[in-house]
Amino acid sequence: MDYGESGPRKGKAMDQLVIHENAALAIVEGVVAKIGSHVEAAEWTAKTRVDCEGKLVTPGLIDPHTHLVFGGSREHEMSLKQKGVPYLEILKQGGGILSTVKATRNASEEELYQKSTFHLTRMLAFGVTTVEAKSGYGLEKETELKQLRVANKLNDNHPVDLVSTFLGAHAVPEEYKNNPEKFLDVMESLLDEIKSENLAQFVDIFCETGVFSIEQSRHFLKKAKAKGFHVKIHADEIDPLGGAELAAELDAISAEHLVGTSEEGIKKLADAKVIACLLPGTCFYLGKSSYAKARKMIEEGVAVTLATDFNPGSCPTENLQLIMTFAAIQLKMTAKEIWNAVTVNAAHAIGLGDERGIIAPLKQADLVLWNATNYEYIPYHFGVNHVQTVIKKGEIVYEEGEQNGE
Ligand SMILES: O=C(O)CC1=NCN=C1
Ligand SMILES: [Zn+2]
Repeated sequence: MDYGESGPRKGKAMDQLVIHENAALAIVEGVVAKIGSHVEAAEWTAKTRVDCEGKLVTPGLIDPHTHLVFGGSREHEMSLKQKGVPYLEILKQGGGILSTVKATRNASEEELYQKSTFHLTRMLAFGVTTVEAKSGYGLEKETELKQLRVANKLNDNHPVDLVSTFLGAHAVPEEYKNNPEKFLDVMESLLDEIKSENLAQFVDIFCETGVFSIEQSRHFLKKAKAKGFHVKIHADEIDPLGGAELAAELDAISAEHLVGTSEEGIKKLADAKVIACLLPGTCFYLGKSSYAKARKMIEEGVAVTLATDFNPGSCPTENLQLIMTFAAIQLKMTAKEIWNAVTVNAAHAIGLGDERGIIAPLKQADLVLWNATNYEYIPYHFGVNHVQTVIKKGEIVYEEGEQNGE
């Protein structure tokens, strides 16, 4: 994907932020109209004034990789993880994703909508103003479309904006365990309807040992591209199959996880301008000792973004602020790199980089007012919520102390 000079931040530009001291923002009809000094602002006429004295104000956080819409939960897997049962072994035994598939198939659309609203409002409370939500817990037409409809209904009704990704190729369901190719054909047959009803902007696949091979992933994502979708790929999360190289070959908008990606694969991501979406919370939660090579990616000129990977199995947290700390400690990203990763680069990873992700005239006025005086403080002080106020399209949509957006 080539974005031109206004694209995602990469290389040395990842370690640069535009910081306005003692500034004031004028917002008109949901977009930033002007950035001035607080002295100038005294002369501005305003319907509403928000006092930001001594506070950090940033773009709203953007979470570009979540599995937001799902039924049930998987706390019972914690004891298996503690005994050292690998993630892929739990899946092979019919647990993991497949246990969430059972719960999601059994949940009504309204139940999924209510449950996802709860999680999405918690994300809002953590300062997140735009979210990518994947399907992938249906693995059959009715439930995959149900999940996508829930994500689109949330986008229509909830203050947080959502983009939607079809991840029907998330795992092979029991009924197709001896014929994964046939299963992928069934998922492929949904693409026309998903496109015509605009139920998803992206298509993704879990390219992993015991799930979908490089060849299966290439075939499926090429079909999705031919139908006009931008593609993403869960790549090299556990085993280094070469998902990053495939993402570069297919000109994917982003490649996600990338824990095992080779140096050759990193170079190919840089050359193809594929955004690397790193998920350090998943490595933490799976008890992994190795994390994605973020420093090498940044040095090679790959645009890096960060996400929670919120899902009931490998990373059950809505807290993108905590992921910022993991990025500092485990990925060795600087505070400035982290802030670009959770704002402007995240916006580009979900196709919204032209309209949001930075504070600048004509950009959407999605903002967070923090209980902090500087940008370094948020990744530094972890495990708490630093949000004071969230502003979405110029309107206050959350203030600290509210219980889940009430
Ligand atoms: O385990 C899950 O439910 C989500 C996941 N998909 C691929 N990796 C993690
Ligand atoms: Zn994921």
